[in-house]
Amino acid sequence: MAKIIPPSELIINPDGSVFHLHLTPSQLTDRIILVGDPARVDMVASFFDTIDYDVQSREFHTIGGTYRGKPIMCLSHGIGPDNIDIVINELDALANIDFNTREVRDNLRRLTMVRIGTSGALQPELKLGTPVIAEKSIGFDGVLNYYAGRNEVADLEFEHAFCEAVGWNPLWAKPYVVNADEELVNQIGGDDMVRGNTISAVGFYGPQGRELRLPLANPQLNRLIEEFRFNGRKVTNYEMESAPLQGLGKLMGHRAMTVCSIIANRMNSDANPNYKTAVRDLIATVLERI
Ligand SMILES: O=P(O)(O)O[C@H]1O[C@H](CO)[C@@H](O)[C@H]1O
Ligand SMILES: O=c1cc[nH]c(=O)[nH]1
Repeated sequence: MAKIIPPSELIINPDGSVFHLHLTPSQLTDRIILVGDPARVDMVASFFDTIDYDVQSREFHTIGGTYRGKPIMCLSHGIGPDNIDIVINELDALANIDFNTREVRDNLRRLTMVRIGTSGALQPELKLGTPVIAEKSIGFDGVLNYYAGRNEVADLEFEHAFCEAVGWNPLWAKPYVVNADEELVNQIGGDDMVRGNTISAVGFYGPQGRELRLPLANPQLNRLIEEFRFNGRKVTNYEMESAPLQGLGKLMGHRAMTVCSIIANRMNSDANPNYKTAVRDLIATVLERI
């Protein structure tokens, strides 16, 4: 007998929309731009030819419409990997669960999701404003560790080498390493973007090695991360969502990737608070290619 997903596990609002995102299945498009900042959704939608809907619920702001005649939507996930668990599960539910019968559909829909974010560089040569693709994403958040199949989508050798090299603290969640969708990276990535390896941190300050008033558990961590090399790869940057996006995307069969504009360089102690022009240029480029 087909599994029926109970109301406690998939909460559907009285208007037929999914619990947090407040979107209905008919509002979902196959191509999705994800951004952290709810106001960035308006910036993305300013490039659309037409706008069909504009929905706001908590930090989740979505505008759906068309770009160059094809359906597209842009959704904000807010800050943090825990929000990505909500966003990807609810987008997948809109795509692949029948909201009337509460059964998983026989024919699964494959979504294309590109996150356009901001990020802090961990290598001195990465200039402010550079777009960096997370070819591999290293999740410090632990979200993927709660799902069966985690090891099948993870780069276990990279994980092991990384934990050894930086002396991983057992009090922190075990890192997982997941590739972006390779075909999507080739479609979106050009010579104007750096192909990097991005950490999804579980916070902005201590978890990214920022010391304001509170001393850090391991003040050497960022230097060890900067020096780490594995099969010719180095860790390039910090942000907070790419790993659960790429990990859950892979487990569910969707295409997902992240590209971030560098707004701070942690190695040079440099930052650009006026980063929005660079982000706008990156949005225009991604929309051309998605
Ligand atoms: O600019 P966004 O997309 O929010 O991305 C980055 O900025 C936020 C922290 O300032 C985190 O969400 C991080 O991932
Ligand atoms: O340093 C940074 C900049 C933007 N977003 C982050 O998560 N870290």
